[in-house]
Amino acid sequence: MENKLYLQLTEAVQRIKPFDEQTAMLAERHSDSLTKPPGSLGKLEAMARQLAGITGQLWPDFTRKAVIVMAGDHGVCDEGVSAFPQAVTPQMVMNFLNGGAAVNVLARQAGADVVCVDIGVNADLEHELLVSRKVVRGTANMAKQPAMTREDALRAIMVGVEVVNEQVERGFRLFATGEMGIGNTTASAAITTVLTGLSPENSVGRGTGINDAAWLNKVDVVKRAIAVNKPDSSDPIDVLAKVGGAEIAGLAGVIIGAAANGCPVVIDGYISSAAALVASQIAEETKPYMIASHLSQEQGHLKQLESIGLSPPIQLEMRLGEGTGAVLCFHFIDAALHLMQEMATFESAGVSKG
Ligand SMILES: Cc1cc2ncn([C@H]3O[C@H](COP(=O)(O)O)[C@@H](O)[C@H]3O)c2cc1C
Ligand SMILES: O=C(O)c1cccnc1
Repeated sequence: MENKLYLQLTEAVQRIKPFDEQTAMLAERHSDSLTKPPGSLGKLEAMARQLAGITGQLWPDFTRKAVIVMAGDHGVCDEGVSAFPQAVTPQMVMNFLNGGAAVNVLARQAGADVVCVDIGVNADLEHELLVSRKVVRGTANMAKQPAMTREDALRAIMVGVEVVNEQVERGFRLFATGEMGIGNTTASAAITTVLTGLSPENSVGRGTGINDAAWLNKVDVVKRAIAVNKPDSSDPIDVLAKVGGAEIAGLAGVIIGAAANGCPVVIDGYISSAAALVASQIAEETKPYMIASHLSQEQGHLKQLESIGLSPPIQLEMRLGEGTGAVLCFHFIDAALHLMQEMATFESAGVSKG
């Protein structure tokens, strides 16, 4: 089974096309012909260039866009790492499905769908809008044993790839990553420490808002999880299985799936960026398909993004997750494409070039 899953993952990675430098160059040239000093629209110009290189089109149509919210529980909550109880994970899933969470409000404003996936929640959930793809009923406590088996990690990655395939089939062409899982900033910190070399003191943040004593305990939990499981830093799937989570694995799959389908994927905050680190180390080819959104308040986020080579355009002092920062970035993507299509050129407007 593990071999079959690995083969499926390899097939998805092999579908990823190289970045189209030629179309990206055309976009850059067009951008330079518009009535503004070259480069003066900063990251909006870089975005338009990147979108052209990803899609092979100067003005790709992103009418249909979605944030994929992967939800899973974490056994490491037994160690007192979050300010909230685990029961909040299924409760928030119902909130997403009923349209009342922050990400729902922001997605409605941005004209995006919210696709909520139960990939590892420790509760039985039913709702007509829920995508039920449970791989585990919560992970095991990584401070004592591996969070998941390697097979479950691979299975969760493939759920992410398949969810994107299904949405592409329905006409969606632009994706954002989102998640829900009490305790998942602990797993994300452990992944970040192993994959970037950042110390737990610098990768562990306040998550849902823990106090100083709880933060010290969380640092210790991350150290113990790494000491007990000895994840192999050269094997991102081993890291995911031992100190990750089902929703983080699923999001790594969403990123690989988006790249395999030639679609850009906007990366949200700390947890999504842990998934992005994993995806980039499973398949470097995914990197050009990733668009950073905001810089989270969670310490360690900048290091994650820098390790991938991403630079976030937004800084709003947010620390929520769910995909909220990534969905806000949809507005910037819209803005970048409208500028490309609607601005006059120096020639058409009769403006003198410098
Ligand atoms: C009501 C509520 C809504 C949320 N939406 C996202 N998160 C965020 O907080 C959790 C991670 O923080 P920690 O590791 O400290 O548990 C994740 O579920 C994340 O998405 C939420 C947290 C709460 C409490
Ligand atoms: O940056 C994030 O994604 C984040 C930070 C704190 C809590 N939950 C999510």
